[in-house]
Amino acid sequence: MIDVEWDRIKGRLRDEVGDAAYRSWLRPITLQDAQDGFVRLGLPTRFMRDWVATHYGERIRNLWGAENPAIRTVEIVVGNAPRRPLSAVAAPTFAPAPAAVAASPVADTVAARPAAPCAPADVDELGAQLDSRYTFKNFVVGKPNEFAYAAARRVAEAEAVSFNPLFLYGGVGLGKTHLMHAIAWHIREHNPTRRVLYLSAEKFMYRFIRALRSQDTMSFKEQFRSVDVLMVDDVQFIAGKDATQEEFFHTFNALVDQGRQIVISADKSPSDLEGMEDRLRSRLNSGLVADIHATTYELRLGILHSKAEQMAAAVPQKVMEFLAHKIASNVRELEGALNRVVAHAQLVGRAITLETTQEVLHDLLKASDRRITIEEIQKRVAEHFNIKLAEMSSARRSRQVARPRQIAMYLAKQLTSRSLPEIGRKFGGRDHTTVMHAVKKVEELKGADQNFAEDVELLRRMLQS
Ligand SMILES: Nc1ncnc2c1ncn2[C@@H]1O[C@H](COP(=O)(O)OP(=O)(O)OP(=O)(O)O)[C@@H](O)[C@H]1O
Repeated sequence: MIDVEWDRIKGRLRDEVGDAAYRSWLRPITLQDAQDGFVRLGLPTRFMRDWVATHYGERIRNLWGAENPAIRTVEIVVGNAPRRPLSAVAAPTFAPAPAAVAASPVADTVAARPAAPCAPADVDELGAQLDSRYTFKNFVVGKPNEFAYAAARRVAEAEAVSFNPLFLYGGVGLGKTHLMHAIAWHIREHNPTRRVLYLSAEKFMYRFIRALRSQDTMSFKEQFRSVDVLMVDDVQFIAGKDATQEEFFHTFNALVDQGRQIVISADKSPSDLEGMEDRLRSRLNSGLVADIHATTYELRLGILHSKAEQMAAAVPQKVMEFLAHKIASNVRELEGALNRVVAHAQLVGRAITLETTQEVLHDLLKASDRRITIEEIQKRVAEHFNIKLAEMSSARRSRQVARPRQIAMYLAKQLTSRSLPEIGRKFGGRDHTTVMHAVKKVEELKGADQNFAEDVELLRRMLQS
């Protein structure tokens, strides 16, 4: 009975979030326990547990409540233990589940879109080809890009022009082009009669120069002014190019006057674009300006999951966590690193491991020769286990804090040249025998528990590189 309910809930979730997001985050959930109005769901890693709890927790709870009002509590834990036989969940002994809460404002990940929704022939000769992978579904949303994503979606979905222009900006490789293509795909798919023109500012300039050379600026103007949606990528390219800016300015005005939508991207905000005429800068500022911030660890991990899924590659969670920690510069590099690791594994016919990842990416990950400090180790371990840094020196002995503390002591012994008494002093003035005991304990556990060993190894590699 409870299994059937769970299957139905999974079906609903799949419909709601789409196939790819479902496969990435929700399919791995196991139903671990269900009794007395209580359901426990498990996920294989802490990261996945946190992600699912944050992004889908409320929805899952509501669906359980709707499916079986006896279920009052839904717990999401780390672990894959198979469910033990259940006692049937008693019917309405309990109060109904809490009322629906607004869904978390988050983002669905991913989806390997089987094929481009529009044939290349659809792409206007004037513009650039759209990449069929750059769709909203394949765009992973997190804090740093949720505003830009929401603005892009609004422009794509709106029947009437809502803000003009939409100006997207952010650092290199953070997804500006992806979002622009996604807008174009969406409009072409849902509103095929609207003429969408996407091109880079460089191409705009090139077309303009060609028109000047062939003394055919009239048809150039006509072509550009007849579109419904004009999207110009990397507008910083025309900085300092006065004639192109002038033409762009007039095109811009003509389109805005006719109520056509304009979307622009750049690496800086309009106010910070150097070499732009003031009047153009002011136009660029006059709509909605949305920036894409540098990625966070969680977003990078989400993106890695999505990309691995699209490549149908079996990339261990630990490798993804490692990459997400180490390659923080931009998404393009992160994607490149993942591609290299996957390609290498396929070529040599070996599974992907942390070791091979480090080998393959040694140039990217170039181990810095700085010295690792005990403070760094404590901080990284505390973060990893989600405990307060102060617990590293506290007197508390509960397993939840004692084990991470022991791991930190072990790593301090392995990765620094500090003596046992010195290490002990840094951990709340503990005796050197406590440190010895910790080192021994961690070695024992590493030998007995593969997961534990991998966790410690991951921490060591993160600290070292
Ligand atoms: N949030 C995201 N989800 C999925 N893929 C992403 C995301 N952000 C960036 N990417 C991917 O990273 C790569 C680089 O993104 P994109 O080309 O859109 O960056 P950009 O901001 O336009 O860079 P540039 O400043 O160099 O023009 C692309 O393959 C894109 O699909």
